[in-house]
Amino acid sequence: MTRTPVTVTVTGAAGQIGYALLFRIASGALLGPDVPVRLRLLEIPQAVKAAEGTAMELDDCAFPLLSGVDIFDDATKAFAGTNVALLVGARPRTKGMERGDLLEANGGIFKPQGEAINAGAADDVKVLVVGNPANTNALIAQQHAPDVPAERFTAMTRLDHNRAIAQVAKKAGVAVTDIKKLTIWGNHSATQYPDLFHAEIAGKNAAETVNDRDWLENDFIPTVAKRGAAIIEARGASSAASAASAAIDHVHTWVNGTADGDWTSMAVVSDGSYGVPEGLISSFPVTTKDGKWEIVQGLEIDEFSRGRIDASVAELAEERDAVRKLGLI
Ligand SMILES: NC(=O)C1=CN([C@@H]2O[C@H](COP(=O)(O)OP(=O)(O)OC[C@H]3O[C@@H](n4cnc5c(N)ncnc54)[C@H](O)[C@@H]3O)[C@@H](O)[C@H]2O)C=CC1
Ligand SMILES: O=C([O-])CC(=O)C(=O)O
Repeated sequence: MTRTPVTVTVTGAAGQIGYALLFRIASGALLGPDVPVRLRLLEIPQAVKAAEGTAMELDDCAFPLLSGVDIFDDATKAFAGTNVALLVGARPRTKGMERGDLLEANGGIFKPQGEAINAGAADDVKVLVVGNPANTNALIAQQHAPDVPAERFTAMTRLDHNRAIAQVAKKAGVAVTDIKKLTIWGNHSATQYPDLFHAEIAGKNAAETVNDRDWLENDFIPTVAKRGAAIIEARGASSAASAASAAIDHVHTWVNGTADGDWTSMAVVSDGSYGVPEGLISSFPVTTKDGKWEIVQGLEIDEFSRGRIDASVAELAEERDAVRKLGLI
């Protein structure tokens, strides 16, 4: 039986994450080895030609699961009928740009994209925002899509999650697959809180197993939180293949479910859990099943973790207030 292709829209398709992402989507890594995909690429007019070049290469791979590629410079057309929307394209911070300028420039991108998703996406649309500032861009898009359930808008902290797993595995001398229940709380920014107190290494509490508070506070947390900047410093360009890989993981887990005895990190709309103000798009420990996510409940939060979570959430609230002041939400 031939399945109907799933429509996946990728914005910023000609960018560096786009280049690392599209081939993996087309190969079946996003949705599974038996799910055909139809790609819709959105770019700004100046980058359409480059996107066409990428589409030529996609053709040249002869991916059995790829049933077509269309390129647009118009959001309404790009999101028509989309089932999975990956919002990667964003305005990077340039020299002399203040935070407010960055929020405003991105508001100009994510407001019309939210409206376009509202107008024409499929009823089951799932949205992942990768473009920075990811949590607040997701909030802007979500606020302009009133007919789409709010829980369908998510932002990416899976790269931070994967980075944290790699750091702990290295410290403990174990395989990455031995690390479970890791959580990134808050914003995808340097204030994020990678939490080892609820994580496990081979079934035992991770913080206790590592038993090195100095490393946890002064090495692990800052290394994970500032990893994006360290990559830019080393590579001369921001993380691209790892970001694309995390985007694949995020959607794959959302669609296919978390494993028993584990959870993932996703920035999702808060219902007030763990004192995070309702409506903010904040990273939480999340389980997924049947294409739906749920925030893990009942974790005990000690004073140290409370302070870290509150600081990152305060930054999210500031960003929300700033975009509200700019009339973007
Ligand atoms: N959440 C996360 O963990 C991570 C987020 N990022 C963010 O992802 C974003 C993309 O990164 P890169 O691919 O490296 O950047 P890039 O600059 O190589 O590509 C961005 C692409 O977006 C396009 N674009 C700009 N405005 C657009 C619009 N309105 N519609 C459609 N396309 C548009 C540009 O033409 C460009 O081709 C950046 O904001 C970056 O900061 C990067 C790494 C990790
Ligand atoms: O800062 C950036 O543009 C890249 C980024 O988000 C990350 O690597 O986590």
